[in-house]
Amino acid sequence: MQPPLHSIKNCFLLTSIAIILLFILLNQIISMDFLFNLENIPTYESKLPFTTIIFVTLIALIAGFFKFNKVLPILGNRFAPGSFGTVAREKNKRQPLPPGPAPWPIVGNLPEMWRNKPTFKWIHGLMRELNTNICCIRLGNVHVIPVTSPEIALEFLKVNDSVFASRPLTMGTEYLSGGFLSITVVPWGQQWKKMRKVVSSHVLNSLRLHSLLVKRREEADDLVSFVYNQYFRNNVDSVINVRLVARRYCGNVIRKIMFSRRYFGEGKDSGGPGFQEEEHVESLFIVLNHIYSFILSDYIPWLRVLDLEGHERIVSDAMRTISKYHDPIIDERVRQWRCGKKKEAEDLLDAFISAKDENGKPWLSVPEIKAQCTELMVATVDNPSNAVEWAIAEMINQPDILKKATDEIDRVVGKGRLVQESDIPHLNYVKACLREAFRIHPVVPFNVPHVSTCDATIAGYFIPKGSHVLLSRQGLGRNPEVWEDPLKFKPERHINLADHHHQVELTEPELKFISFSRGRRGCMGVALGSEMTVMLLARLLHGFDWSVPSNEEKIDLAESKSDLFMAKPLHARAMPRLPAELYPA
Ligand code: HEM
Repeated sequence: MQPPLHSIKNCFLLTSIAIILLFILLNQIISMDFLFNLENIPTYESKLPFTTIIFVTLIALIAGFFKFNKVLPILGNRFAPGSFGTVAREKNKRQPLPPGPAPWPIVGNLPEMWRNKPTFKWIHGLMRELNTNICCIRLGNVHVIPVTSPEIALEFLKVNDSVFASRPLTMGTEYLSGGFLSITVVPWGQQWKKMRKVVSSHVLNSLRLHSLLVKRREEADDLVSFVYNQYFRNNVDSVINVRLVARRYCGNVIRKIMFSRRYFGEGKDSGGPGFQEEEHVESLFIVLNHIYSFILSDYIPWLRVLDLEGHERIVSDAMRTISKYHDPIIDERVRQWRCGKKKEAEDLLDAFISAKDENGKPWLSVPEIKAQCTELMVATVDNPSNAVEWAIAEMINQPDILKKATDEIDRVVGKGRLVQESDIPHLNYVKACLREAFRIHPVVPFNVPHVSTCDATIAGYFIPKGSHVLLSRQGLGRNPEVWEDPLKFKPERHINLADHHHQVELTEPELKFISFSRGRRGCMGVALGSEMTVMLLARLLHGFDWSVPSNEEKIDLAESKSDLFMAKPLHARAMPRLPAELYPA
């Protein structure tokens, strides 16, 4: 029987350390001077020089680190299921941990993670190598459990939802949540419960969303007129930057319903986002891309002071930019409410400020309001804009799908008015296109991590308390055991032909892919998120004929090397297709 990998590694490290200690002892230099006064290290000729000892130490460790890794496969069983859980298993007679790479003592698989960027590709590669839908990777002391099968995902978020309802503490989430004051990234506990209660009962309820319909319609109209004006400006080829258009719309909607304003500054003459709005949305995306970015200090917290990857500086700069725009508005509005100048809630910010607890006192502090506003902004801009950019790109390359979706909108809406939110229930094919975009092209590789609050058994594996469960948005949506021809953009797979009354929704409670997820930590913005996403796509398809720019043959569907966005922002030709008077001035 082969020895478990972890004990071989331990053995090697211990031997290295023993050799080093032997050297030191032989040379009689283990003294307080040696330990604390490096400049006065004895250098008698009878002793090996200090530098030699350091050199030997380093060589031993480096050799142990890299070479041994190569030798190990010869020993076989490198990725044997539960190999590194052997000790725990033997001691506790528990089920095995899910399969995964053998961890080094103390640091776990952090060295491999550090060497293999981007981390999500390394993780998915490992899972393919292991041929598994659940895996266990030890990062520092944390068991990270990626999952790519809907059945197992449901075991986590349906059967054992209450156990996996916490979140990890990371550098990025601490910044985003103003010190864990908000909802999404906050661990299970009183603060999360309070914020979720306030937001569901006072801020994102259906009555409030209905009262904000006019503001959303203004932005949907502005979307169409912005593209229409671009068409006239760029007359030559009428090529539109769809990413800019989509992100601009999402930014405008959330600024409008949160703060009752489209622009922080003056905007641009073209109607486009001004410098301030571009900087605002860019900062939201920077924060989003860094909150769970597998940095070393998220697993070995004392490394945070070193900021080895430079992420802390990036996130703190982005948060400073966001606060620069949000804080003056929030502070002024709080003042207006406190001095009685404002009495009626007109937007989400008013709803936050006017929420009262059972004693009639303001329910939220100003730092809580600020943190929650930022978090909802981040939650709103990313998914809809990314899904629509990818959907249009895929549809341009398959004109029959584009035509089918446009025909559906023409049938439901006609050509005498613009699409409205009330049309959404009838736009099943458009929604099926968006489901395909969420399935194949999620905005980020993993769902927001779930953390277990006690030991559990999932799919026959032991999942220790404190594990970080990462449902893979990419792995679930592209799982060939679940989806036939998984990389093909095929909206028909979401339409139930047998049931004519079947309503297509963007939610996916069976977790065959992740859109809004489910359970206690499921998305709180399903209604708003769905409305924004469908309106964005439907208005763009109804208002314009989309095609490949004249100098290209097909839209390049390559993904970025470091994330899941399109490698290049989508640029496509847009030709108005409705009577001119329908395009809002
Ligand atoms: C198409 C748009 C959206 C998509 C696809 C989406 C998706 C998600 C996902 C996948 C989660 C994590 C669920 C989990 O941990 O299992 C989440 C959480 C959340 N979302 Fe959304 N979201 C969208 C829009 C919105 C909007 C518009 C808002 C509010 C304005 C919002 C508010 C939240 C909140 C507060 C949470 C955290 C829930 C918690 O941790 O308790 N989302 N969303």
